[in-house]
Amino acid sequence: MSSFQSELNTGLDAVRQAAAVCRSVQASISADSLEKKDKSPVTVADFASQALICRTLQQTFPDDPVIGEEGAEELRADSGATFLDRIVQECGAVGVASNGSEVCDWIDRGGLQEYRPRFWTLDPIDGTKGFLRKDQYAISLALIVDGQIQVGILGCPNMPVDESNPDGQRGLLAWAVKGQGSFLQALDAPDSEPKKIQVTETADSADARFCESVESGHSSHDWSGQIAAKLGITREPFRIDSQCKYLAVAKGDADIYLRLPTRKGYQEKIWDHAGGILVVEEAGGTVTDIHGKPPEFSHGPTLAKNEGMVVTNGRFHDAVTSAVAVSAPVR
Ligand SMILES: Nc1ncnc2c1ncn2[C@@H]1O[C@H](COP(=O)(O)O)[C@@H](OP(=O)(O)O)[C@H]1O
Ligand SMILES: [Mg+2]
Ligand SMILES: [Mg+2]
Ligand SMILES: [Mg+2]
Repeated sequence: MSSFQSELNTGLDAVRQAAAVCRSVQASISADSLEKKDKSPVTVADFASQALICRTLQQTFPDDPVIGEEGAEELRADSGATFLDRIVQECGAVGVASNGSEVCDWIDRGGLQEYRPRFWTLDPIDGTKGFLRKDQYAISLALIVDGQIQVGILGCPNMPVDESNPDGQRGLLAWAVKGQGSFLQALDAPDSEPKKIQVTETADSADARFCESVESGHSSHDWSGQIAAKLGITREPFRIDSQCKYLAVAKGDADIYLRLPTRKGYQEKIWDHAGGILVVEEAGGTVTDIHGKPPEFSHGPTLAKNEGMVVTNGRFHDAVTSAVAVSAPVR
């Protein structure tokens, strides 16, 4: 078997199962979320997705630690009991019978806090705000070995299968193994032939279409407007939640993804990037932080040595990071 095939196949199965849970919860959602300590929302689906993926990883790779976004502390408290019951129910609905303490243990398998030579990183729902709006979100899973992303997987349950038919079938699954290219498949067609994906060939940055977060609190829209002006970009930004932005660049729906810090000191989380980065790089694109530095996955849960992120099709990356630098607001 070629390298990391078993990790890839296990990861793909885990992400497909998590996607089923997310879809089931999203179909029934009624503005139902808890507020985390940092004031961000978390839903039954975030927890169920992390539980199911950590469970599968534990079965196949019992020695691999996981740095996941969520933790079960609040669910273990009495006040979390009703929420926990619903997570158990949702896991049952996709065929995984369990109880509350088992579910909490699976979630807390994602609790690694420091660097290890081999670990997984998981964002069980990236773009929870998009998920709550019934918009785009992603399930992002990556394997990191010696600081290098070796496997990256993005489940995007709401992305149109055919971008020219946004009201048609939805759900994409993208993945990459380092050195082996990036591939795409309809989420609901696991036996279909995977399609190799490539970034665009747009050579002039003025012709570029860039994507950015819907949430101006996550990435500065003012700053990206300045950068677009510097680069001569006239097309409207493509605003879309989650690591679906990485997929948009990898499959050629956009040429650039900008993630621009809204305040000094925010450290990007590794799970918000790892899966997406490899999918873009293996599709031929380039990813650095806003200073042109490669992202460093050897400092635990955050990209402590990086700031923001710049993703391009690789044709004009330096021009974009230069435009980012010259238009940087005083922070
Ligand atoms: N001030 C901030 N700057 C950058 N990213 C932030 C942020 N506050 C929250 N985020 C991250 O933005 C992610 C969503 O990205 P996007 O806006 O591109 O959809 C969130 O992931 P979760 O939704 O997994 O919590 C969260 O980790
Ligand atoms: Mg979150
Ligand atoms: Mg996230
Ligand atoms: Mg998340």
